[in-house]
Amino acid sequence: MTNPDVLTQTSRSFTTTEGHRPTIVHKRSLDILHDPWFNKGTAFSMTERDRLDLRGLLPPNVMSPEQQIERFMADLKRLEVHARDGPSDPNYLAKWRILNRLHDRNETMYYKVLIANIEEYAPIVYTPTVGLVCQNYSGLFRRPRGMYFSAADRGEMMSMVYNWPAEQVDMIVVTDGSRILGLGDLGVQGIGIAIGKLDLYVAAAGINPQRVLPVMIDVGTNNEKLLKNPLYLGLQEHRLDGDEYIEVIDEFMEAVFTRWPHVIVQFEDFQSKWAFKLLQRYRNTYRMFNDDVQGTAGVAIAGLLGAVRAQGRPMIDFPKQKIVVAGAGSAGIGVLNAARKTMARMLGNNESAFESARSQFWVVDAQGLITEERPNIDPEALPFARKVKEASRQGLREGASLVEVVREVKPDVLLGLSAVGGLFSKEVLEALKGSTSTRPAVFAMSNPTKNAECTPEEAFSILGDNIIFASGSPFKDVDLGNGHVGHCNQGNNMYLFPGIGLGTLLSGSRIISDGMLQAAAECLAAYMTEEEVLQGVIYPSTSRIRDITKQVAAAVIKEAIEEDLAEGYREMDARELRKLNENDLVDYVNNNMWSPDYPTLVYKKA
Ligand SMILES: NC(=O)c1ccc[n+]([C@@H]2O[C@H](COP(=O)([O-])OP(=O)(O)OC[C@H]3O[C@@H](n4cnc5c(N)ncnc54)[C@H](O)[C@@H]3O)[C@@H](O)[C@H]2O)c1
Ligand SMILES: O=C(O)C[C@H](O)C(=O)O
Ligand SMILES: [Mg+2]
Repeated sequence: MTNPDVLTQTSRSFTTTEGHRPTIVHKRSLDILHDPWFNKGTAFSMTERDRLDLRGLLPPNVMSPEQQIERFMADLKRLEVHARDGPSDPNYLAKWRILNRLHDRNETMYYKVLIANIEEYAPIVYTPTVGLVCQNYSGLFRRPRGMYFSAADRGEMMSMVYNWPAEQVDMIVVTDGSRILGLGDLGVQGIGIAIGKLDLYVAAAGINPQRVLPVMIDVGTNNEKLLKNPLYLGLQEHRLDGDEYIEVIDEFMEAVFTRWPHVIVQFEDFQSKWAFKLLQRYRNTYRMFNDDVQGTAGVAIAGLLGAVRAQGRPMIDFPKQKIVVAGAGSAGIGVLNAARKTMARMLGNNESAFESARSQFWVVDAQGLITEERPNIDPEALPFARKVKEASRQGLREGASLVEVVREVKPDVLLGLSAVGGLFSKEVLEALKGSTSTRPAVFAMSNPTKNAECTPEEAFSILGDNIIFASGSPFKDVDLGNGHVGHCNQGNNMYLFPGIGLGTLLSGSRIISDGMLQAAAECLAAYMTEEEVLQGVIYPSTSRIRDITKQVAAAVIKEAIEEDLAEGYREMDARELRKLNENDLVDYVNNNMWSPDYPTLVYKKA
């Protein structure tokens, strides 16, 4: 990793206004070539080679950044000769390795490649391949990236946090590895998901890569295979629980906010049991959010509103939609709460609107339909438990199967966040044929690919081309054979979390309010044109992620200003922020996004 003393420089600038200033470095020669933050490889000009004692350490041909990328891509593309489709393809991991090695050598070039080819490489550095990477992390680990805090570090975290070389950190993504995508407890290997999320923070939100920090809190694992594997890199003991667990997370939060009071912490892939509790514990004191609960909720709301518009109906018809949700974990409950609130707002925003919105949802978990009869019902799911009488009037009962529920309810939307691949079986999809909607929607949102509740082929082939389809992991559009194409939307929280983080950073809001999250979701919903939604396109393509992120960030800042939460960022204080109109806000965001361009390097003694 990088030497701390080089990081005093700040001019690899976060604002483009400073973009042409040189970057001062306090190292030379091989030390520069081995530092991914400053290395330019063959792109060092001859004058820079002289200035930095690099002459003779590189082959003589000076390459342009474009030529560098061409050479790299030629190597990477060689893998495509035998490439098949699908995340289990060994080529996916091979591509990840090649990209990861580039990340280790030359960060600027890595992000240049990633941003220019985001549609192609997001599925490698992020979902679904990142799942495979986490599963194999103990074998894949070469150079460290990020920080590890373990149960064995109790009492030490406040000083440990100063081991990180960067003076300033804007974004932390932290996981405890307890529920990585739909793959369960992967222990310390879950660090891969924090790295993948932060890659999107850099690529989509233009957060400076020197200011991101992936964190793994290793409190043990309950994965028996990992506990027995002598090559496993994490603590080989069962997970801490109860107060002991909370104490570790508390200590971590205190440490990082002491060193970097303005940092934003994104909680990622914590098992539901802790996801809600930690969110409630920290959200009013720290700048933090839970991506699986809150990011997913916003993305789902945007998609659900898109599905209403795709029926040729106005968004305010949303409260009439009947929605069956399979999965009542952190993601499912997050979506249910947000959807209910959105409906209630549209119905008048009062107590009775909130109450009546609840009857639009049917929730099915591993034990079937949740009703008030469920013994030991999870308090988070309780508000969505169907009343027993009401259920029996519909021919349903506690524990009714998903297929029974779909058959009886005839929903407009079937949404899966169950982590069970194939849950939307032929029988379930056949039952959805009875939907009373003119255009039923299927959201198979579980990740990675093999955990999707169904594939788009299965949905379109059974339900016909008139449906709306979205999945959490990317799938290709389906050729329906009649000249029509079944569009596969990617309903993934990647369309929101980068903008939520960037908007929070640039507003200087002390917390992340429900209003800011709602503004982000509404911005994503409004991003799609009427023409697009009528064609079944309810989410943008990944190639537009940098643009959508900019808009989302501007919407988040606007809401923070309106709620009087914005305290400003750098020279843009709260008063200046308030003077900006909507266009100015987008420009402000744009001007503060980092781009992967090599700065001129100048050596100075430390
Ligand atoms: N697309 C996205 O942006 C996105 C965001 C967050 C989570 N996810 C995915 O959602 C999935 C769930 O995440 P989570 O944090 O809520 O997990 P979780 O483990 O907390 O919850 C899973 C839920 O599914 C239920 N379930 C299990 N088997 C079922 C079955 N046969 N029928 C119906 N329900 C069943 C469980 O009872 C539980 O309520 C994961 O695969 C994750 O990758 C996707
Ligand atoms: O990581 C993703 O792709 C989405 C989501 O955060 C998940 O946990 O599945
Ligand atoms: Mg997640």
